[in-house]
Amino acid sequence: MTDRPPTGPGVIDLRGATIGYGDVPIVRDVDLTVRAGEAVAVLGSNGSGKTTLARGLLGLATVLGGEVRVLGAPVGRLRERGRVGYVPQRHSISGAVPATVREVAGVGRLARLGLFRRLGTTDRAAVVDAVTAVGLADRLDDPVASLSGGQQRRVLVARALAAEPELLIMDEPTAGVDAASQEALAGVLAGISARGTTLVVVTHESAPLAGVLSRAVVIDHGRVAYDGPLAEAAAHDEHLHHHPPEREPTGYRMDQPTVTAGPRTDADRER
Ligand SMILES: Nc1ncnc2c1ncn2[C@@H]1O[C@H](COP(=O)(O)OP(=O)(O)OP(=O)(O)O)[C@@H](O)[C@H]1O
Repeated sequence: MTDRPPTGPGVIDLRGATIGYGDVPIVRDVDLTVRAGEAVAVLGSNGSGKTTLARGLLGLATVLGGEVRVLGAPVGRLRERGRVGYVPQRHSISGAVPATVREVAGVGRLARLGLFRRLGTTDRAAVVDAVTAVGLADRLDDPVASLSGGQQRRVLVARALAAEPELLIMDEPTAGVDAASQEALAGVLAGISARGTTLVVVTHESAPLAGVLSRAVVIDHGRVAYDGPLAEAAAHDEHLHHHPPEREPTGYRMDQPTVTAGPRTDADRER
């Protein structure tokens, strides 16, 4: 809270927001304002509701109560979809997609185009810039299926960046990515944050992005347990790991490291 700039438009505004699936509330009674240009980590134990909160901002989970506004519009009503970028929590792109890196990143750019959905010169340049930003310029025309899992994660980041979103929401962008790629990603995010893009990053491990993310929101059992400087969030987050998830969320890997886990194994590194 102390970290929050006093002025500026609210890019995200939650008022008494309850978000869930079907009629089951997961995130409860959340008040949260994120202003333009902020870089926010969403922390918390497994199953606390971090992903549900992120999905609620995207209209992918149900707002069961209160208000959720994104870029000034009630969630789901924003007309220009490309203004919000999303890197979902998953580790790779389906092997069944016979697309190149350029094509997958191009899909992200299409999100901001109108009815005719054709990439122009500026769009194609933005796609190349996005792929370059994630360090894969030399793989532009390679099939995504030929890339490692960590590289595929970076393609998903490029796909989001290609739309040049005002708000970028990322779910566990560093999970399963090797240290060098994490550093590269931190550099990419620092760059787009410096250009004014608002960042919301759901993560178990804020350390790799500690230089980029300044504010932390810790979720505990669906409620905001802490909101303040990231540097002071560790104590609040650490004890939360003692609460086991009620059940494993879809796509969650048993070997996924947490903030409190020891050094990663080779299996956790880029693949
Ligand atoms: N699609 C879904 N339908 C119903 N319940 C779900 C769904 N996705 C998640 N949940 C439940 O919502 C709760 C919170 O899950 P969520 O994925 O938001 O937590 P999280 O904090 O992101 O956890 P993790 O860090 O393990 O990914 C869990 O109890 C989970 O079982």
